[in-house]
Amino acid sequence: MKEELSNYLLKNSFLLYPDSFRRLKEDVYIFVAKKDSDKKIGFLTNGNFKLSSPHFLEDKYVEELGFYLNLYPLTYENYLILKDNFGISPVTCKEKTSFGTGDRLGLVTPAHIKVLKNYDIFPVLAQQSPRELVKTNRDFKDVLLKAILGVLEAGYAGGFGADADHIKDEKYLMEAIDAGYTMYTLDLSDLLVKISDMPESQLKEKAQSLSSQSREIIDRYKGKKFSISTDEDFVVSEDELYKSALTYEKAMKFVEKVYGILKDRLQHFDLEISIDEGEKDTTVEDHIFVVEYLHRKGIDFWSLAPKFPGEFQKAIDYKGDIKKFTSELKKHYFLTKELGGYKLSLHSGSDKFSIYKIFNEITEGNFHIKTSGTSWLQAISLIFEKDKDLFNDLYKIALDNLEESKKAYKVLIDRDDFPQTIQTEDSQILSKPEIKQLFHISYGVLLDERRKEIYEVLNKYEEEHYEFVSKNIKNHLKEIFNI
Ligand SMILES: O=C(O)[C@@H](O)[C@@H](O)[C@H](O)C(=O)CO
Repeated sequence: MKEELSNYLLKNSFLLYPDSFRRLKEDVYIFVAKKDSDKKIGFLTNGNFKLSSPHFLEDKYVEELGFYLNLYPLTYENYLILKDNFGISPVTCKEKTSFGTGDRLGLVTPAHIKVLKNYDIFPVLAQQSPRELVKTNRDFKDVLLKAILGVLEAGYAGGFGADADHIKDEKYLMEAIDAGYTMYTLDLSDLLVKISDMPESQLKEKAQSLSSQSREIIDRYKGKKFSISTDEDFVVSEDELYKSALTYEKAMKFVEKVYGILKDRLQHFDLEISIDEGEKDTTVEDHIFVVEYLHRKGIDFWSLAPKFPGEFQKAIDYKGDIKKFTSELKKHYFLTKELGGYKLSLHSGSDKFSIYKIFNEITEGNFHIKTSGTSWLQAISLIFEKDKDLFNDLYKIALDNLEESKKAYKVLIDRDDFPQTIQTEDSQILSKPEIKQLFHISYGVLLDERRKEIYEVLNKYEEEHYEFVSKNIKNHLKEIFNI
């Protein structure tokens, strides 16, 4: 029947995505088809099931197929019908290993699935931060819809998550709840109290006003010795615990508030606490304080993203002392087992090839890794290959707007690192770290100025675009799992 459907659609100028065709229930089949770059979800039914208007190829009984045929746009309204009738929607994670693939352009979920479905991991396919939403001019609903469309196009019937990443305020929290996200990543970086410049006397004075719960945590853990193994241990410092309490107590109130809102509105959700974009590395005392504080308040969270030693700059490999990273990771992982109920999460997880294996080994596969920019960079690679004029244009725009783009991301690149024009005959040019970082952070201005042209190339060469993205995600997973 797939072949007959494909032929029939072709006659009507629609191209069927063959993997998408599947049976949802007795006499209801779903598929995805496109005309030019416009994708529709299609149904073959015996007339018993419909989505909302507007329809395309509406309610047509097709003799040669023996079914009614309908094609619809995937609007949010239609998604809700799919959700209610067939459970097509994101879910919370039950697996120990999970992997996030942000798709800034909303085009490549099928390419992500193609690789992720072969691993024993839970994929978080809809994942964007407000920072990304603003720069790409999208919203949480659009991100979810594009991920769902990708899920349908790939014919994927497994579970997947939707992560409202880097939530810092109630506005975006509410939008993500409304859209039906299943994972909420609270970014506490703006709420952390900066104490590094405070003199001792001021620290002491501030310590007087700590809450009784914070004091209890300090009393309970100060001087406590933890043995990671027979020859590795660490002792919790009272001074450091005070510093942790002073730094994090205010942010804990925000988590309490958000948790209350989530509990009120949702039955199930995965909550991630992200402290990785703060100014200092997360100490074991910080880790203990945050987790204990939240646990004592009855806040059940799913993952913690600490700031590990070294640099996790966007789009490039880990920079730093791998031995130190390993030793701190061991302590943090040990604490997750000791304090219980959550796993470690690695942010800026794109292209961190030199530490993936260690991360997987030490955490025994209990982890979440987030990637996003790395898939956007594949779009740039494709444009580099297919349309040098557009690429040169994008390079110039990115350079002209570098200072503005740098405001949102911590990267170590300067205008002086770049030539005025780029050597497009050098096929290795895009693997240069500074070029990767430049494009990684410039997506906002590039979409503002050349959205139409960018999408045109990506739609025209969709298959190759998917190939680039799959290969890149496969390289990540191969390194993590060694298979
Ligand atoms: O760019 C963003 O805002 C996000 O994609 C990232 O910060 C995300 O949390 C991440 O770490 C992806 O690598």
